[in-house]
Amino acid sequence: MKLKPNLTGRCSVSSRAQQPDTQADLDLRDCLQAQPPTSFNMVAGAGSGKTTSLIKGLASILAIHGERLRLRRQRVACITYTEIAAGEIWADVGNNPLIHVSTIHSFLWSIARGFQRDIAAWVANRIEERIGELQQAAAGFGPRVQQKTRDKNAHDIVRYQQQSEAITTVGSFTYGTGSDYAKGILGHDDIINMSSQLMIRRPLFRTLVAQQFPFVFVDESQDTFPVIVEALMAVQKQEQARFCLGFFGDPMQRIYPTGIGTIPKPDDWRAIPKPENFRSPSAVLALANAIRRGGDDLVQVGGRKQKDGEEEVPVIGTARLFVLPADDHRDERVAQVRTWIAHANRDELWQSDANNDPVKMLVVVHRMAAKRLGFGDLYAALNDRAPEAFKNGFLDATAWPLRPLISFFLPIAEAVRNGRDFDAMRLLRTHSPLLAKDNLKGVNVAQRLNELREVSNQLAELMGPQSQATIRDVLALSKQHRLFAFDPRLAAYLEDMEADAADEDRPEDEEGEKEEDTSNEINAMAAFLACPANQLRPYQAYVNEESPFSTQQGVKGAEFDRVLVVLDDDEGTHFQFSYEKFLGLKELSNRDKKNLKEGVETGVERTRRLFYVCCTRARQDLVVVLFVPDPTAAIAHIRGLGLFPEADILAQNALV
Ligand SMILES: Nc1ncnc2c1ncn2[C@@H]1O[C@H](COP(=O)(O)OP(=O)(O)OP(=O)(O)O)[C@@H](O)[C@H]1O
Repeated sequence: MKLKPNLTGRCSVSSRAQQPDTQADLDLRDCLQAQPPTSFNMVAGAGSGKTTSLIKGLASILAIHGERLRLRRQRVACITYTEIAAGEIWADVGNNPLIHVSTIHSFLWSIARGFQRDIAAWVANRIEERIGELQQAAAGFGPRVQQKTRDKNAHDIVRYQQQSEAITTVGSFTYGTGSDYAKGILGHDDIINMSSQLMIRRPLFRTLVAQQFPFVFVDESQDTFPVIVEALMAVQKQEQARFCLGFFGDPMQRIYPTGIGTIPKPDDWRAIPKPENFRSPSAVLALANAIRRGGDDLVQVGGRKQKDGEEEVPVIGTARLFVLPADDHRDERVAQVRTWIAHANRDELWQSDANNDPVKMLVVVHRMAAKRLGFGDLYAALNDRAPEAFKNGFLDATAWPLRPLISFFLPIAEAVRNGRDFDAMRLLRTHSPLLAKDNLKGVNVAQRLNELREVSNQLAELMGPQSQATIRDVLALSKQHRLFAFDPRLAAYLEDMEADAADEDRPEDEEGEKEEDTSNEINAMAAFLACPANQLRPYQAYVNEESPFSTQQGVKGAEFDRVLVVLDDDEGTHFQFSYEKFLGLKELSNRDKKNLKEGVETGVERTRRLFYVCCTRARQDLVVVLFVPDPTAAIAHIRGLGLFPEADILAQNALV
């Protein structure tokens, strides 16, 4: 099987279904051909070929049950984390229509959309719940709560009360990017909550799921919402022989805080282990096992092999750690490391230019990438003192303030600037209420199109690379012309909020963790709306993996020949992660100790997982660069940890 690195150095595989079978593949086939099929849970480390096993499993179902499924008009559901992964897996099973590969949201909506009465009842209940929560919050406001927080609370209550009336006229609910109940639109979170509740509470709904999809596979199960796991398990428990459920995952690779991690295994399910590793060279595999040692007891064996004549021999590869001073010369130091590695590995590609970089740079701390790529303000707005939902949604552009900008404003501005009229028109048709059928009745269409062209041109200018305009300017222009139907949460900020500067004197606990209340959101939104609009493009390039830096989400499931991981607590604001604590270079805080005692997850475990995911992307050579205030002390300590061989822990003096 040939792996072809693409422009980003990422490797792709032509078809995973043809890989040789492992014991896990045979066990999985046993489960699928048993009468009735047995539900299962495959847990295996990075590079063990879980996705490969999943594809083989899908192929087995087609071979064993395909004819029967076709006659009964049933399908196999395969749930993946992203649309990209869904596309890749579907291509790997020959785009077979019996297999429905999709994200969890599309899967749930495809079943729930028919239950309009239940959806309407759920929405009405949800609005009442929100009003109740807001009223409760207001009742608990102490003297330190600012007036703008109180105002926002009062506005939100009125908004929900209006929605409560408006939904009585909604004919049918649809699924959109941001929820707007009054218009009958449900957002991503609504789909998860509503559908899982239907599944957990309604036996009929469970039967319907099993009738339509007698086999359901879930990839990357560690990042699945616990409520979804509970809902799918409820279907299995009720339908038994009529429903085969299978999870594929690795608790050590959980990236999202909302993920379940370990899937509970009922007694009659089969646990399928898969100890092999097919990706990592020996040096990286030793590191991966060592990182895991302190976390769980999963050990991988094997490692990547390559042909040497007739024989298959292990690839040795390299895994080195550079411990360097955290000062103002970090960029130069990273460049020096690359030069050093190029010589040591006799591999010129380590010194390539940044535009088409064959080295995958994983900056676990995103501020570094943000500053270098030119979206530092945007990063700060949605991360420093921002609500958790903004921080997490920033990593993959799903935070609600960002969504309309990334899905509509940025693409239309670019389409207009590049003269792609067709694309601009398509975006307007999809997103603008001005072109909605109902709003065109009795309107002079030619005149409407002219107006739209005019506003789109202004938008393109406001969002151009040289423009000084802010995100607020862009959204205000759109609001003035009713160009876009804003998510009510965003609309509320465009109506109510003054462009006031972020408030400086809010309490902060010992972790730097900010009080998680409405004022976080208000201040983050003020900073966000004041950001230069031209920072959105480099941000989008980063999230889309078009820059030399990568996000953790972006490298999920991917592999690269050369990987450089930069660890730098100093540039980070994500208090959830700390390399210095993970490596024992910094004391655990009182909060960490308390969490440990109470069995609550600490930043150390989160950091271990992140480090594991990053290092295990390398197929050949890995370099980790750790920036710390005192490299000499750090090196002395890290030598005792058994992560890297002593000779591969290097300091600044190796570089000169
Ligand atoms: N049975 C096999 N024999 C040889 N190579 C294999 C086999 N299974 C998988 N591989 C190769 O191992 C690599 C990792 O496979 P895959 O991406 O399926 O692993 P994964 O467990 O899903 O990884 P991760 O958990 O890190 O996302 C790929 O390059 C794949 O082609």
